[in-house]
Amino acid sequence: MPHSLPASLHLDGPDASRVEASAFGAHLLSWRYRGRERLYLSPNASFGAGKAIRGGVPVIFPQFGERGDGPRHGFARTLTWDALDIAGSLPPRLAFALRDSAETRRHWPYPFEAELDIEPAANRLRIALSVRNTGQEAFEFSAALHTYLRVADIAGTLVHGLEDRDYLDSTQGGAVLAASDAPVRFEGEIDRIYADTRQPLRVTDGEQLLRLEAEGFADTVVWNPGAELAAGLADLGAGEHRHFVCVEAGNVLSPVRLEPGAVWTGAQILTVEPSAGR
Ligand SMILES: O=P(O)(O)OC[C@H]1O[C@H](O)[C@H](O)[C@@H](O)[C@@H]1O
Repeated sequence: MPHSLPASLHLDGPDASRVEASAFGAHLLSWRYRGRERLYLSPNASFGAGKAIRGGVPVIFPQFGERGDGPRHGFARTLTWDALDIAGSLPPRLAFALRDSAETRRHWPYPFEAELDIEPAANRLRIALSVRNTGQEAFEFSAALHTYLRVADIAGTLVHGLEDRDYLDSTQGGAVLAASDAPVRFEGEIDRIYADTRQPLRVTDGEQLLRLEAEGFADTVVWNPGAELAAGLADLGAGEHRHFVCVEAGNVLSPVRLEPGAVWTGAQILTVEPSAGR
């Protein structure tokens, strides 16, 4: 990992699979399968107070984007979580926990416990976020796994499975646009929220076929900044937009409501399809 990133933990799995994650943000930085990197991490990524890592899988909680009064995309991605000592657990996983603190309560007044579990199993990776309400009153939150998928070239990348869905176009102030009847393709900036997308999605780039499934997350966000925006982001840089697409599993449009003592879990499952697996 570059020096500008925090120390990471790793876990090796079958078929030359390996995950690396940092306690800063409970941030998954790398997923390799057959020795090949499947996630995108910006070469210009950095981290620090209030500064999230660009790439990998940022954990978005308890608000998405600017849809709330707290820090953009929530505080979870810029706080240091506890790495849980679960050596020997089955299935093998990396796990991190975050509890409310003076810092979180400054932005969001509720007591909670969150856990992020990262379970690599060769060509399959499950990332699960759980939130428990440890307080005396119900609360609402949004959450997402902001997954940066590495692609051969964004120009040849397609996202399949959203063809029949209307979407909110965040590049047009959240205007609702009609289903396109075609896979999502990337010419310039794409920033869309699709509601209620439970079927598996597929991402193709001419080299790899990746299946994406979600549990507990109703929405899908698809984002690529395009050339102009990427060049203007200090932690991305000119041309970097070509190497990734974000396909995010989230509860963005309808927050999750959690009663005292209740637990919610949302997961994203990534599978390199064997037929195309490289
Ligand atoms: O730059 P960030 O705060 O990490 O946000 C990166 C992106 O996240 C999501 O995908 C949003 O839909 C985009 O509007 C946003 O630009």
